[in-house]
Amino acid sequence: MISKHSIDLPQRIIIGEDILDNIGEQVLQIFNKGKSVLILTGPNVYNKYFNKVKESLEDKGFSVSYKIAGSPTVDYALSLSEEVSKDRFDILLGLGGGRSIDLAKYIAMNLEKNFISVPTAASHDGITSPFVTLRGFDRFHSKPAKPPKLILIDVNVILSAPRRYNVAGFGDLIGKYTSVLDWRLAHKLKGEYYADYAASLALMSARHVSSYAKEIGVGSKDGIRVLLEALVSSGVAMCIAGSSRPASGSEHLFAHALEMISKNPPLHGEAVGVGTIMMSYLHGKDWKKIRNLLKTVGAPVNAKELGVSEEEIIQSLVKSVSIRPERYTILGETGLNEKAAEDLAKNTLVI
Ligand SMILES: NC(=O)C1=CN([C@@H]2O[C@H](COP(=O)(O)OP(=O)(O)OC[C@H]3O[C@@H](n4cnc5c(N)ncnc54)[C@H](OP(=O)(O)O)[C@@H]3O)[C@@H](O)[C@H]2O)C=CC1
Ligand SMILES: O=C(CO)COP(=O)(O)O
Ligand SMILES: [Zn+2]
Repeated sequence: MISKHSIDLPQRIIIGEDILDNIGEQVLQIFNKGKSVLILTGPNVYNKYFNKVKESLEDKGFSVSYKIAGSPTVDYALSLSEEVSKDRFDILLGLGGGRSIDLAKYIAMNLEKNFISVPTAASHDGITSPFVTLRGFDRFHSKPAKPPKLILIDVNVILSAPRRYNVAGFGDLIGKYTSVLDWRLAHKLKGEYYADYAASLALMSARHVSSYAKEIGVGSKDGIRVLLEALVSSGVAMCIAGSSRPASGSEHLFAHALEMISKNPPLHGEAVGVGTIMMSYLHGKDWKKIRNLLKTVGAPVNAKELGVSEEEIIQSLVKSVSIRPERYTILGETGLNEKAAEDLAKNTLVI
């Protein structure tokens, strides 16, 4: 018998130019006039885009308020959720990078509000995903949430974002080469549920951006469109799988650990990219190919380029296995000791 499995997908995804100028019109096609919208955004994005979004929404009869998002920790998400629960609003709109989108997604789920995702950088695949990644005291939590009802992506906004953010999105996607290998391994060794379609979709997003690495690196319109479509598809793969398994394996465990350990953490996708080099090596795959792809787009490939110390890389590798113990990966049950971690980082030219 096939077990019951429900798949929640976004209702509408629009990728186009000048979406932000007409955001009120796009929202009106899905939601009634008169609704109130709470925008969750970061300080940089607020300065660049908030007024434009507010005016366009107000023009179409929506009322608008906003909050500036803090760090994506479990404690902060809970306290922000509690704080805004006293406000009157119908729709939560996450405007910005992965942090603002995740926090908006979390609160929308908690308070049973509608959620709209408006990314301003192609830096991560949480744009579409039905999960929120929150940092706990000594581990990470992937909390189930609802995927956004509406996703609005303005290609011109993404093109004008600092190049580093879009390059990080490439790193998040290249991670699917190892996350899918980890998932297959967990299926074979631990009998974990494995969905070939979702895995293939995630893998396809990595392959697709790999063949457009040069275009993504120079930030051409074609390259950025491919990158965005792949990020959306990877999020859909998570919707279909009902977990972040197709999109997050050992490379993500390393990235999450580095984010916790480092004094000056790199972007999520940058850390995932370097994690993918090292985990490909452990899987016996062509790690040099991953490294070359990252170099082609101009993404960091070593500790120096990530802006972290060699010791932080080693300690993050050692810590990786404890970040999410229930998720079996190439790191096995006990992970790497310091000597093995150092050898791995040296052998793959990360340190
Ligand atoms: N739920 C999921 O499935 C997933 C969640 N994630 C999560 O997403 C987060 C990482 O997202 P990421 O985007 O890398 O990091 P952030 O959200 O921290 O954004 C990085 C920086 O980019 C800035 N920024 C974004 N857009 C623009 C723009 N157009 N112009 C100028 N600056 C801009 C932000 O500004 P500002 O300070 O204004 O925000 C911020 O300073 C992590 O918390 C990660 O765990 C990642 C993948 C999947
Ligand atoms: O970052 C993600 C996928 O790219 C989400 O995965 P996590 O489950 O590791 O938070
Ligand atoms: Zn990721």
